[in-house]
Amino acid sequence: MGTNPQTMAWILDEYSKFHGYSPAVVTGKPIDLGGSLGRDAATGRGVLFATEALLNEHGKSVAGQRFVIQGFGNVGSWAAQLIHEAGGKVVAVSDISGAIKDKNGIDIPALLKHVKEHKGVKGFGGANAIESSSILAEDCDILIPAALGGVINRENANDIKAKFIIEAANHPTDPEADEILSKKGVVILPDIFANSGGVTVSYFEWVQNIQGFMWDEAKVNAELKKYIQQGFKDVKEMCKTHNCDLRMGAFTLGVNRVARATVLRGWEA
Ligand SMILES: NC(=O)C1=CN([C@@H]2O[C@H](COP(=O)(O)OP(=O)(O)OC[C@H]3O[C@@H](n4cnc5c(N)ncnc54)[C@H](OP(=O)(O)O)[C@@H]3O)[C@@H](O)[C@H]2O)C=CC1
Ligand SMILES: O=C(O)CCC(=O)C(=O)O
Repeated sequence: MGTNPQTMAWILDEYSKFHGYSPAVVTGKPIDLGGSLGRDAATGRGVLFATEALLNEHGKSVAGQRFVIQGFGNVGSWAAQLIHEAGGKVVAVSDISGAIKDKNGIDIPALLKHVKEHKGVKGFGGANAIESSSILAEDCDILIPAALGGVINRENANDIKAKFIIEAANHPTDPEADEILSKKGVVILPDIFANSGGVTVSYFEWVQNIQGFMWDEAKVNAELKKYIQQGFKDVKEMCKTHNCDLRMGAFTLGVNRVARATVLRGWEA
């Protein structure tokens, strides 16, 4: 959060001063310095693919669902754009400047233009201003926290109206809120899976750097889709085996993989 490809270029430059030109040492770089096509949109695109996988499981699709998104930076703005293109209705968004709402669906391309010009969602003419503090409790089908950690807690968990929460930010829901929401029947797609599109395409960037070969954007996006769809199936399988929720399923899957590799190498388990 609060960084961009320029920041990563400086990290690459500093490291390379001491160790020679080493593009694979950091990811999220500008394309001209060995960045990957599609990395900019990857976390938001992964959020879309992960949301599609979850909704399919519930006999629904993104089209026609009402979304609320907290945060309109790299992740939130790409998620909003791709959800809008997929036919989803983004009914409220917020950033540090304020929060806006239109129950008929915000015109996201127009909002992106406004944000570019005004550095924030505040003052956008195509929607009504609302209190930033009310964003998580806005009426919607799907809530996407895409800003800070710890925003969903015991103070506000009971006010949440969404049926699904897609954790695009890192650790937006604290454990007490998790319990409250679970009792309310809210389905949470955990950060470790929901925002993994970013680190997945960072992995693709590293692969391209060590191969010395650049993929086209269609290949990046197709590989990302494959990983997210397979990841969702694997998490669901874990949930079935252990009769647990998606967060526990995702963690169990990850820990099991590391444990298996550790044992295979002959280390103490
Ligand atoms: N970028 C990535 O690839 C990945 C990001 N993440 C996580 O996603 C989240 C967002 O990251 P990213 O989009 O990259 O960060 P950015 O810095 O690009 O965007 C953050 C956004 O959150 C907004 N924001 C900050 N504070 C608040 C607040 N109190 N209420 C509402 N909005 C707020 C910012 O507003 P403003 O612009 O006005 O300051 C901005 O719109 C973080 O939790 C990050 O760890 C997870 C995986 C990958
Ligand atoms: O690109 C990466 O390696 C990780 C990005 C990420 O997870 C984050 O920004 O929180």
